[in-house]
Amino acid sequence: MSALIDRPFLKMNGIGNEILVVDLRGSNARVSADEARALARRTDTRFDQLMAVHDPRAPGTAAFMRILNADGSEVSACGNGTRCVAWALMRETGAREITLETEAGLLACSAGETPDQITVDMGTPKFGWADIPLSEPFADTRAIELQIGPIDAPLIHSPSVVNVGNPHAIFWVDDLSVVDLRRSGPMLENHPMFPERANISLAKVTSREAITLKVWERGAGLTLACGTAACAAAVSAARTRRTGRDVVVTLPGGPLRIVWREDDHILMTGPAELERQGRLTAEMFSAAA
Ligand SMILES: N[C@@H](CCC[C@H](N)C(=O)O)C(=O)O
Repeated sequence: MSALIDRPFLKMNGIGNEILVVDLRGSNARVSADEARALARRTDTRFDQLMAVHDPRAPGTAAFMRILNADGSEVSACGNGTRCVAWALMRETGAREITLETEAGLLACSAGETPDQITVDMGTPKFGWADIPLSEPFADTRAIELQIGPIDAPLIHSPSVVNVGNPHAIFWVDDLSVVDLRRSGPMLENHPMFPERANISLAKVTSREAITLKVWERGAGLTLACGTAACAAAVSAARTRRTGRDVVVTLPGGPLRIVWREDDHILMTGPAELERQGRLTAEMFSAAA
């Protein structure tokens, strides 16, 4: 029987990125890949990412979080999910600033001017090929050569690559519909250049302060929004002189403001929305292996 039964959950979203927050504080329960996949398949608990909230480990933090994609894979960063957890814990305690911990480190979160707006310090980007990681060395990751199939090759090429807690490849395009990510996303996500797979974005720069973005997420597929992809696109656009360091990134689900500060930290600001809450039941795991 699953140790998750009767644990409270919040069904939330961050500009349409579907997030399931499962509260495991006060217990030793851990979400397994099978349990995550079972919850992701159901309409009432469907998610792109599951944020498992555990008791704090580091002093001064509000909680430790594990992050699972809909395919059950565990990852170390999720921008939209972090805003959702921060929103939920701030609502609980009334705090306007909290620090969350993941395997990748500490994330400072602060409440914005309106109750639903949260800013997260997403840390610093890594541009070295081994840190992304890529399977071959590149001296310059602002644009890498990537062998892709004959249908896509004339349309997209030379992505910028970066790790913002997770690996991202950004293809710069004039038209976001030039490639159908539902068709090409799986091939690009699993390209041999990316030994840990990658999140794949099509990005269109519309001004020095604005980018529009479509994302095929590693482990989740096409989603309405991806916070780390917005950070990855913003730092890559600034690094390649396409924009300044303070931009609005508009995804199909809505906009996020991304500021890449001079001290190298990336600040992401956007909303978190609660859809419903409940408790996990035995029936929800009946499909788990
Ligand atoms: N939607 C997330 C990113 C979640 C993780 C990603 N799919 C990965 O596997 O790296 C976000 O808002 O950042």
